[in-house]
Amino acid sequence: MTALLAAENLGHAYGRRVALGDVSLGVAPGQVLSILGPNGGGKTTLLKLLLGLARPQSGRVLLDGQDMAGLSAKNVARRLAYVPQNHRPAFAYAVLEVVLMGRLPHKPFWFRFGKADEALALAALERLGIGHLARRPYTDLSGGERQLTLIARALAQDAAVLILDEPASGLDYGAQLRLLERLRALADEGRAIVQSTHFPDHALWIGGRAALLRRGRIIAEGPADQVINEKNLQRLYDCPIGVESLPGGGRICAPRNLGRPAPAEDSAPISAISAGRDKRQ
Ligand SMILES: Nc1ncnc2c1ncn2[C@@H]1O[C@H](COP(=O)(O)OP(=O)(O)OP(=O)(O)O)[C@@H](O)[C@H]1O
Repeated sequence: MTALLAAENLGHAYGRRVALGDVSLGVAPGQVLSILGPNGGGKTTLLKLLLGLARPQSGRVLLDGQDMAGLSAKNVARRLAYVPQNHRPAFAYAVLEVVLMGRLPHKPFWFRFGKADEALALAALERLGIGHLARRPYTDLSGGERQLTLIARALAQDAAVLILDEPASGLDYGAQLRLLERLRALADEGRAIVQSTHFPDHALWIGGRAALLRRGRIIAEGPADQVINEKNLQRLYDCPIGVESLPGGGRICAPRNLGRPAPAEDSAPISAISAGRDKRQ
């Protein structure tokens, strides 16, 4: 399948600090690409380049086959929507107004939002199950409601590619699962979705592809259920993580050490330390 958004040999540095080196990947319509990696691995830098918010120092980003460097900001904004992490606006816009902002790239300089725009924005909110929030101030919403509002804004923008920076961060467990389901449904409608995430499970559950980014380099890229394995997770996060198959299908990550009794030599000093502390008190 042809990639709608692709990175070709991207490289980027901040001064002398190389944040990204020779990164190539792509996402096709109907696909989800999850970018995983440790803190400082280069995920945000990669998203910034994919969004055209920073120019790559080497390589290029292709949007529907065209070099993004040659496209106007408005042209990019019509096709590519961004859902940032922990978005906190300065003004208490109504939720509907925040979603309407997604229509801006489709408007001329002297625009006024019309009934059709409002209908589109309301439909996007309904689609995400938060139509009842339309008149509420955005600043009053919970983290999960804000995240859904921004996804609704991306839908109103009618962009073919959605880029989300850690969309599940700060959401409760149920909200995380519902968010993943909604993203999967949006991909199934033909959108290309790129998400960065700190949860390998999320990449497994949403399916599609995964790119593992460590020290600015892709160490593995491919179908999520193939590249998210014990060996790659150990290399990525520097700790032992198993990947177990579930009886009903699907896979789940499980830390190898947590929840297991500590070896005898480790447990002895803890009681000795607390005993010693008791004596000192
Ligand atoms: N504006 C900047 N100036 C200098 N160095 C930067 C800047 N932004 C990022 N870096 C460095 O580039 C590297 C990659 O950072 P980046 O933010 O892309 O990683 P990340 O994978 O998104 O990390 P996290 O998971 O912690 O958000 C890190 O070493 C970071 O310190």
